Amino acid sequence: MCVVQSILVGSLTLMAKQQPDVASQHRGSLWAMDMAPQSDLEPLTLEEIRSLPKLELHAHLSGSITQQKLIEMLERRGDGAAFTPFNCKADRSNALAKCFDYFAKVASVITDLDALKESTLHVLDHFAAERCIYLELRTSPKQFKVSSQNGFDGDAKLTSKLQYLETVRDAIQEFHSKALQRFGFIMEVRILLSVDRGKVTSKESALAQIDDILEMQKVHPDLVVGIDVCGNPHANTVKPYLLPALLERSYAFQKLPITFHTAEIPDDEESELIIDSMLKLNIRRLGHVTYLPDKCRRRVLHGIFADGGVGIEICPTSNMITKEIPSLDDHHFMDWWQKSDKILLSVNTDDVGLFSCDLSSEIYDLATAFRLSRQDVISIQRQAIRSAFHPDTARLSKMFDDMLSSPPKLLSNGVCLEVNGHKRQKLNGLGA
Ligand SMILES: CNc1ncnc2c1ncn2[C@@H]1O[C@H](COP(=O)(O)O)[C@@H](O)[C@H]1O
Repeated sequence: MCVVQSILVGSLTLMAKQQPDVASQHRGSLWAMDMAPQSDLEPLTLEEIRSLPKLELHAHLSGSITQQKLIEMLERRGDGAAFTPFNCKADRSNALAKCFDYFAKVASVITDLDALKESTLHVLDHFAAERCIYLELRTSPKQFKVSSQNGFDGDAKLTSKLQYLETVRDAIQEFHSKALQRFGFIMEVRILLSVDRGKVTSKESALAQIDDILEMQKVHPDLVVGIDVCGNPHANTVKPYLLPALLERSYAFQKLPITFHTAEIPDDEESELIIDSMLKLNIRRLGHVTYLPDKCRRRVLHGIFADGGVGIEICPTSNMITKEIPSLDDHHFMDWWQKSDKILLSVNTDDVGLFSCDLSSEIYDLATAFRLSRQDVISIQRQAIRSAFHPDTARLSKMFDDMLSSPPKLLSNGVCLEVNGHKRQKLNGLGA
């Protein structure tokens, strides 16, 4: 840096520090502001964030189907069933109960493998249009009734969980066949199979879910890169059934890491048990950690694994709504941000359809609330790469750097016209 530049950066930094409103608002990134180039001092716009390459590590397939898509699919079915769109942010009472009502509604629309494929393609398009370079999509495999139109009586015939996974794989392959032409890059996609705590009723039923997943992973080891533990946090099944069942299969997780929805509601005992089990179960990431007790947080900040950090999956809107806090200013992000080099943060959507959000808007809202700079946002994406379960994170890193150094061409209204020299076609309502 030349003398003039360093004087300029130095005086800008000093000015910012002398103005209490700027300095105090810039809670998240004083360090970054000191180190940042001049342009980094400007607040990031939503379109700048849209144009950055990003990763999504915490997205549930069913919850990521937009409300508009559900309405479209229902209308096409034409059996009179309707769906009234809603905005979670408008009324936050009984938030968690409403979330799980939404998943039930989605399940009433996605009732066969064709609908699953169509909705998966829709979700993949959505994330690619967000310039997401790596999507780690999670879902709990389901079985669908086979209708009589398909040549069966419709009695007890069900599709298999493996068919569910393979339909998702088919959608990914179809998406990939046109991704370069449509988006200018090929979004990498891997699957986490979810254990649903809400469906566990005994240790045996927990083992049944786990064993199904392990079987499917054996068939598709390149596609399924980890396990997610999710579901209604009010289902009190983790301590009595799920953890004992997971511990019984702990050998399997050394090569198949776990991410665990943790402390979505206040439950200190459960949180402690999960943290206690992290090493044994190879729980490499924690989802939400909204109500994680300080004692547990200190242990995680101190470090759990000798060979890497713990991924903390932040989902800003989801966390704000489920915690019923009025704004992101009170989000627990600052409990983690720049507090320890053992923490690998990621910013995610959780459920795009349910929370009416997208990846860029989640990062933008967080960046605005905590005055994060461009470098801060990029640093979080690099942490996400390091916590991804993808087998080749070096490849993701290279892809990220390549896309960072060749930003997409934007029209004056922020619409992305061209990526890496490839023209993009318009997608419904996504402006891409
Ligand atoms: C609000 N935060 C959350 N907390 C806990 N579990 C959640 C969740 N959001 C989604 N899920 C889990 O994901 C399933 C839907 O996707 P799939 O049908 O598996 O693709 C839900 O049924 C729930 O078990």
